[in-house]
Amino acid sequence: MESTMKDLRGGESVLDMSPRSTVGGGVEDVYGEDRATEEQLVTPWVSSVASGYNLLRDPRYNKGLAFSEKEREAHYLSGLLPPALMTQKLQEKKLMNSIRQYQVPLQKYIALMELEERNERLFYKLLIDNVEELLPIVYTPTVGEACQKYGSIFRRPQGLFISLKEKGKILEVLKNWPERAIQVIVVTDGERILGLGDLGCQGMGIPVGKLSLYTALGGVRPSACLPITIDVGTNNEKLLNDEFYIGLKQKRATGKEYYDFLHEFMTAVKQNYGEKVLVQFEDFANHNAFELLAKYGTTHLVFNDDIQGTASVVLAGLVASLKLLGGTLADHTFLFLGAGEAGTGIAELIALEMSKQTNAPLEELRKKIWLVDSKGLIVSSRKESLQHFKKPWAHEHEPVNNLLDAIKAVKPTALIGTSGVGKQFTKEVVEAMAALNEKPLIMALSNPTSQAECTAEEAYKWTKGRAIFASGSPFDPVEFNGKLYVPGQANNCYIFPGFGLGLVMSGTIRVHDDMLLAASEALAKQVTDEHYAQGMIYPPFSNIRKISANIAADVAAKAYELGVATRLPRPENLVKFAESCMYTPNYRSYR
Ligand SMILES: NC(=O)C1=CN([C@@H]2O[C@H](COP(=O)(O)OP(=O)(O)OC[C@H]3O[C@@H](n4cnc5c(N)ncnc54)[C@H](OP(=O)(O)O)[C@@H]3O)[C@@H](O)[C@H]2O)C=CC1
Ligand SMILES: CC(=O)C(=O)O
Ligand SMILES: [Mg+2]
Repeated sequence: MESTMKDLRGGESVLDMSPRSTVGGGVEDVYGEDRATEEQLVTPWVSSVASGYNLLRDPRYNKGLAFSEKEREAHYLSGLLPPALMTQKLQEKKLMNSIRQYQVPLQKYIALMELEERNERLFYKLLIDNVEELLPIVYTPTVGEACQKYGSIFRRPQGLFISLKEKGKILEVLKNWPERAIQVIVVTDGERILGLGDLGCQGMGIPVGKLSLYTALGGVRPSACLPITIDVGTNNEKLLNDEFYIGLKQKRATGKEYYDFLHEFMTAVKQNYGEKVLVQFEDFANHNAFELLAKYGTTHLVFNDDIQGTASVVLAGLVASLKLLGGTLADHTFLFLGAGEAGTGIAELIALEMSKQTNAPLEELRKKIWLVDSKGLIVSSRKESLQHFKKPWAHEHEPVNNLLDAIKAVKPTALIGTSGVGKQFTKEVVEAMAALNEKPLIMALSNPTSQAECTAEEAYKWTKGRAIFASGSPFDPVEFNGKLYVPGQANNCYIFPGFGLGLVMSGTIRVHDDMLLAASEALAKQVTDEHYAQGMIYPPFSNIRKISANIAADVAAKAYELGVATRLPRPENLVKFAESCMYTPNYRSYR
């Protein structure tokens, strides 16, 4: 009976290893339906075997023309499909041909979302086999445009929308979701969607996109992933005045009302899914992000991708770049444009890693790192008025009010853009870096492409090919003076899928900074001499599942070492174990 339940839910159960409360027959009583008294309300969920027309309409099981003759016969599909038979490989070829015909990236995005709604395994097969081509569609930059236009491209709702209307009833809302064995939730409140600002409820494209990468890049099965958008209103006037806006038409709730609502959500999540569900905070504004992470970091398995995932991926790129630059991390000086979640998150992890390497105090090492915000260089005279997460970076220095002067004052070896504002690394700025450094390290991390601080071409051209460059959104390779330069994509999507897999496969209950360092190191190790020869400081995405398995293994190893992994005994070979846990989208045969 238990195996039938698993089959019906469509998942490989390898990751599903937590002890469960079961009643007669071993069927889970996750929602307490069997324990409920007559007065208690339960959700009347049913499981049934799909066949015939319904089978073709069920994205989890639909295979389209890949249903065999035998399956067509056995499952009442005769006549519902044209006679041709196609392999999954041929279906993939056909779909890639048709996607490539669209000129507009948003059309490709819509085509892929429609495929996901129609045939989930084929969607993931396409994504995994064509990751470098399709990542810019399901993820940055196109996902940003999709969020901006979400109202007009919205067909069928994806994920869970939890709005203030559901206050007091969030647990019930969670129970409306058809899957119970959830392992990863990505949640946003839509206030800082990439560098595009407050997109309210339309931010749903981000959790949906991130979770499709959890599956494609990290192998967490789709049924275990839950995208959630918390709708507490929006301060985006354009959306508030748009008759087609899909969210709550009110200003954002703040203060106690906001935090009480988020607390109800976090409590309901733990109550419904237990201790080991990973909650990834995504694209919250910084005035809430740091506080939520600090508040729930001690009681829940939470991870802030913008603060922690970004820090881990950038640290990996910096460690790898030392092979090209020489020296140790502590020999370098870092300057950030942007002192928010990404900027201060990265800065803190660099300082932590330097401190581990040198045994010097963190406070001393922070002095190697400088940040510029919208008011200029962060210096001690500004300390009183700074948000708490900027205060550790207020070093002794006279005020400097623009980036170019900050470069001249600080003389950085690495310049990192995390401002969310495009084109801030002007020709003068990049040339100033090139004047100071033989090989200036330049990272333009802001997303989507429109918000990148500079393009790859500008970085190579303005440094006469001397820059080591990486960006948050992808740029094509650039030919300069007859040489081909391959820019890296410093994006947290290198980290979070493998990081999350490592946590869930080991049953880890809390995230620790040492796990971020382990993930960083695992990623940096994947850069080979061949990559360095092309100026790359990240490995290519074509290898991402192997990279994710290695990250997962090292994160899990750290969790076991720290005593926060509950899946016992510890598997001996964690890389092999990670690989065995990963979802693969090949079709299954139906009896
Ligand atoms: N590549 C990747 O993997 C990731 C990229 N990002 C990208 O990084 C960007 C920032 O994200 P996040 O840190 O969360 O955002 P935040 O809002 O937390 O921080 C933005 C920071 O930039 C500063 N800033 C804004 N405008 C300027 C300006 N004109 N000059 C100097 N500083 C400025 C802000 O200053 P002030 O505090 O004074 O307002 C603030 O310190 C986004 O575009 C996001 O897409 C984020 C996460 C991951
Ligand atoms: C990549 C990412 O998480 C961001 O830009 O917000
Ligand atoms: Mg983000």
